[in-house]
Amino acid sequence: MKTNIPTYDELAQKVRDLERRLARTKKEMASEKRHVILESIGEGYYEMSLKGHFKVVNSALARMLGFSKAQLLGMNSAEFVDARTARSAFRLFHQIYKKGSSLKGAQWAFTRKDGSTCFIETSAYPISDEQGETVGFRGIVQDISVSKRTEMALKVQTAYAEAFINIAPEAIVILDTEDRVIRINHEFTKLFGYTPEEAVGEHLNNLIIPDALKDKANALNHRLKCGKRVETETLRQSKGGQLIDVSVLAAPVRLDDERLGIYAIYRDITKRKKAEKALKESEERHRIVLEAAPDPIVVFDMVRQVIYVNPAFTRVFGWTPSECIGRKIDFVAEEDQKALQDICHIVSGGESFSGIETWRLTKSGTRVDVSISGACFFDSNSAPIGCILTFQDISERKKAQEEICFIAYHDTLTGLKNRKAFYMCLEKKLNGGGRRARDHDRWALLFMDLDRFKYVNDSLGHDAGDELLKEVARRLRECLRTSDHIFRLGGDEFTVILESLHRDTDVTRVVRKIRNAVSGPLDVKGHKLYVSVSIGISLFPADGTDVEVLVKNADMAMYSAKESGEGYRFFTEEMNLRAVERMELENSLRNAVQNDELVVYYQPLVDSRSRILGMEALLRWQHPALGLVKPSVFIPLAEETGLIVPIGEWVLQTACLHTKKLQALHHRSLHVAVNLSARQFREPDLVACVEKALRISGLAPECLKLEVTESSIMENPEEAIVKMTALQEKGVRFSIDDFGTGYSSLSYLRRFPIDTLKIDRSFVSESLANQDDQEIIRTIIMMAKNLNIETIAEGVENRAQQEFLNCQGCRIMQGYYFGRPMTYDDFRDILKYNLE
Ligand SMILES: Nc1nc2c(ncn2[C@@H]2O[C@@H]3COP(=O)(O)O[C@H]4[C@@H](O)[C@H](n5cnc6c(=O)[nH]c(N)nc65)O[C@@H]4COP(=O)(O)O[C@H]3[C@H]2O)c(=O)[nH]1
Repeated sequence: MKTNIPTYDELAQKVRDLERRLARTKKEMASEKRHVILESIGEGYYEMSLKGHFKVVNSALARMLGFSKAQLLGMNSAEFVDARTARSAFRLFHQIYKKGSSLKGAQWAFTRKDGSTCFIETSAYPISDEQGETVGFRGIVQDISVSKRTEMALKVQTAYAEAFINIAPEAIVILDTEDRVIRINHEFTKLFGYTPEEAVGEHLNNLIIPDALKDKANALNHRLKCGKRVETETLRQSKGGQLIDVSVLAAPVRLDDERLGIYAIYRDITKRKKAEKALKESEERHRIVLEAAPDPIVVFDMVRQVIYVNPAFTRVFGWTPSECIGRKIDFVAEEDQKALQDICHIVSGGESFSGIETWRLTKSGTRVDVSISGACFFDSNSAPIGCILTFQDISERKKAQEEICFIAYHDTLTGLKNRKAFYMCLEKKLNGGGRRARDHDRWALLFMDLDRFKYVNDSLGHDAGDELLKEVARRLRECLRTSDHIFRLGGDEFTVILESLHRDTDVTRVVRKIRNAVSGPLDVKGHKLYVSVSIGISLFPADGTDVEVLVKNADMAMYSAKESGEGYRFFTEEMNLRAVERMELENSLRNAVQNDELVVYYQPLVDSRSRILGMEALLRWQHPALGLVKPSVFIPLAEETGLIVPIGEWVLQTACLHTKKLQALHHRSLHVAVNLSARQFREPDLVACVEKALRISGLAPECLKLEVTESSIMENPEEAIVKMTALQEKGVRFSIDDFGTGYSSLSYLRRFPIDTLKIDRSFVSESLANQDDQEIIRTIIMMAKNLNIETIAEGVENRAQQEFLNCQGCRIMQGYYFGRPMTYDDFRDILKYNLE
């Protein structure tokens, strides 16, 4: 029978089963526990076969390498590293296998599943089986990627810093907390002379800080220690003791967590400092020059803002530097903006200029005439950055110029514009206004000449003449509009330009106004004078469109007005024709002397018994076409043109030769009277000319009588006295022609060496009919007697006149009654029959 009680064997079996189950449960529990532990640690864990295949891995390792745990199991560790690392790792694991040793802190770079690099640090221990045989490896893996990268970055940084220090062009020093040198670079050695061996460990104060600057350097270091940056320029000292200008840039530098050192960069600025010093000195020199300059100087930038003004600028223009620096000065007048633009244009082109004459305003608004010169200054790229202008005050010069200009264009006596201004004004009107202006303009040119002004001058003297001219000028100014122009051309010649006329009758109205104004009684030096004026008028454009024609025509019209006595005349074509005739006559007169067309006629001078005492030489012109031309026609022309001088000389010589010849022929003491024109009388060699005629002819000077008019000797009385006296001393005698027609009185004749007075023909011809003329003749003869002067009556045409003159005591006569002017031959013949 089977009993329920197990057998021993059964029990033993059960126990063994139990033990087996217990052992299995223990194993499973241990495995579970290990799993929990491996999963809970942060580091990676692996177990791998001898060939490197992962057998056990935890999640941390799987995460590290980017795989799942399942993927990782069975993978070979060599798959995660490059071939070179794999070989070195193999050698290490082989050692562990062989020697049973372990590995700690091995660092490798693993490639993750995503291709990125993961730095790991691992340990490795052998796994032995129950027999003690090494069957694999196990170990802990740490991800050191972060620290590895930081370490690498630090290495790079350090390498960079080192490289920078070495290649930096500036001297660099690094100091520890106590300001001792930790590191210097090559440039530091070059600049200060200390090698790293000499410098490292030394206090910087003992190396490069000059004694005098030690306190300052300590203060700087203190600032640095407080974490501040320092940037300055100072002096440092080389090993050889030489002071060096340096710029210092220093900053605190962290040596470790607690300690602050100093990092300092020194740049050698000796050259720059020298250049700056030189520049400063040069600027100082220039400043002194500018400050001392007598002319105002202003410096502008390119937007015309003032950078600098010198004291002369302030003195002349009134603006102080503080009032204008950094601003634009408002000293260019509105009217002068154009000149300013010109200057700006030149300056913006970077050019210089000089002597632009213009004007500027002072602070108080006064105008200053200036001559501006300027030049630009440039930046290092040659671009203009400003300009310097000097202003020469030319007010004085301008004033002087204006005065000179005024004098040059004005008549000093009357203050009117002069001849030069007259022609300029005409030129401007005719050529300066442009064609359109000319086409629409109508104006008149008036030529004016005072009638008988010469007599005022001759009789009352030049001062009176000047007074008269001044008064006439004043009256002209008063009666004309300011838009009209008045000129004095010289002497008693005035011109007027009447502007913008509408009708010719306007001119007549103005001309009458002028004549009325001028002809009113004038008080000159106590004399009441009545002056009239002759006016010639030419009209633009009717009578001419150029200066020459308009002037000529107005002049002609004036002569015509004077001749006619009408007071004023407009230019006519007929006047022109007469002028042409006159010109032709003048041309032929020029040839008359060479062509032997001039002939001297002689008119006898007789005594009370009609005996010929002498003759007057009277010139005739035997014109080939016009016949015998009378002196009244051509003598004034000869006077005007100056031809009278050579002609007169010829007459004088001919008359002297003829007289000498007649004397010889008839053995009579004849004398000859020769007319001297005013123009001849003015000639400086008159005396020599007369002497020459006497010498050539051999005529005794006493036989020559020169006939002069009152007006010609009164032109310049002092000179006349000298000339007449010189000739009188030689024996030559003088006679006053046409006496009584001028203003003069006998009293003034006392001053001149005069022998004879010729009573003018006009008195003689009226002597019988006119009581006044009789009275004049009587007076002249009586006064002449008192002065011991001889009288000659001319123009005696009949016996009654002869008797009247004889009765009055005039012993010498001339006239048709005794003989007309005749040729030399005729005169020679009548002498034969005339008793001495
Ligand atoms: N009606 C009239 N006339 C008489 C009578 N007797 C003389 N005459 C004129 O009176 C003029 C006298 O000359 P004059 O007064 O010196 O005036 C001269 C003189 O001033 C100037 N003249 C003439 N020849 C010369 C000359 O050679 N040189 C210069 N500078 N002037 C001269 O020309 C003037 C005119 O000369 P003529 O025509 O020759 O005129 C002459 C003469 O012909 C008379 O009874 N009745």
